[in-house]
Amino acid sequence: MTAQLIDGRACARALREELAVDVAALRRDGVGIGLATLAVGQEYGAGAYERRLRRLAGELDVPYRHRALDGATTLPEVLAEVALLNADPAVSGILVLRPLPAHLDESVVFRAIDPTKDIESVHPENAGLLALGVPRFVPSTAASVFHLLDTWLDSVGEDRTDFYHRANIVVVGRSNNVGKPAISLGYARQATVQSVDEWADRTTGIGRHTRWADVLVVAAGKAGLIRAEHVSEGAVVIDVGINARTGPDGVVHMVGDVDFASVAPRVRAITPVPGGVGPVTDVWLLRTTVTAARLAAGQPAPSLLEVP
Ligand SMILES: NC(=O)C1=CN([C@@H]2O[C@H](COP(=O)(O)OP(=O)(O)OC[C@H]3O[C@@H](n4cnc5c(N)ncnc54)[C@H](OP(=O)(O)O)[C@@H]3O)[C@@H](O)[C@H]2O)C=CC1
Ligand SMILES: Nc1nc(=O)c2c([nH]1)NC[C@@H]1CN(c3ccc(C(=O)N[C@@H](CCC(=O)O)C(=O)O)cc3)C=[N+]21
Repeated sequence: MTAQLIDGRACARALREELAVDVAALRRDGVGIGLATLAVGQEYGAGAYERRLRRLAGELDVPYRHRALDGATTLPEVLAEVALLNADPAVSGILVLRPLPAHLDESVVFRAIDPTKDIESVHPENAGLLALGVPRFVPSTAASVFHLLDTWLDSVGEDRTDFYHRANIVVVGRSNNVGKPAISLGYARQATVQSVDEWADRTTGIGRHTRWADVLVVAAGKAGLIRAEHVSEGAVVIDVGINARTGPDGVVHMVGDVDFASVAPRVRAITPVPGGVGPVTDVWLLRTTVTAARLAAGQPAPSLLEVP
């Protein structure tokens, strides 16, 4: 079987055109918009993402500000920064980049974000709404995973509803910002969903779970975790992982969690890294920022759940 390549860049281009129309409509209606990101310390993936967001916001003329705090910043100092962003009427959406340094409890930081500006749904109120199937904002990475799947299903002429009702979706990784939201979006599509974490890998191995997948979503942050023996023939594989790997030339490359070379020949469709989920995520985040701006202005905003 030769896998179809699910092209995240093409998907992102189409979304971006819609986003430009939404941003123009906001401006026409006199609704202000602004995105703020906050990072503490330095991490490869977070840096890559921040640069993408900065560029996209610049291209769309959306006011953007990034606050890069030193890795030794204390919790009260971080909370003070969040409070400034909460209070700033020019900021519609706040993204706190992960990971935070170990001395900072991310749940305390997330709880401090104004829920109406919490575009990644990390505040308990928004995480709860998402878990209940009635999200205010849909976290961008999980949303991008399902947007890619939905778009691919349309492109091959599969009925979305029928496909999801029959599908076993296995999600590797269950972090609060990627794995768990992806599980919620799988439930929202009335699929059968299984969650695999590191303990399965350390005990029985993850293969007996992942081979069960019609759709395998991998978000563990471990380069090469998924190899040919972990997937069934004909599965659809979505690789969320972003890992830095230094090549023999000394240059740092980005690789996913899936060993693409061995997995691709077995499966029906697969996302590459780079060029898969990543390029969709930043467009989605800006899209959610538009929603936050509309809601802040007391206007109705479209549901971004996109359940077929
Ligand atoms: N493409 C994109 O747009 C984005 C990519 N990412 C990338 O996705 C990856 C995951 O991100 P994130 O969820 O934030 O990471 P976290 O480190 O917060 O969570 C990783 C999850 O994977 C699980 N895990 C780790 N190792 C294994 C293993 N060997 N077998 C099974 N499960 C395992 C962990 O299990 P346990 O709970 O037991 O510890 C945990 O639940 C990273 O590479 C990140 O850079 C993130 C956001 C956006
Ligand atoms: N709160 C939070 N939310 C996140 O979503 C989040 C985060 N923290 N911390 C870091 C990770 C990592 N991440 C990336 C997303 C897209 C690309 C991306 O688009 N990469 C391009 C390649 C870009 C290049 O080649 O330089 C691609 O995959 O094709 C990269 C990295 C989001 N993350």
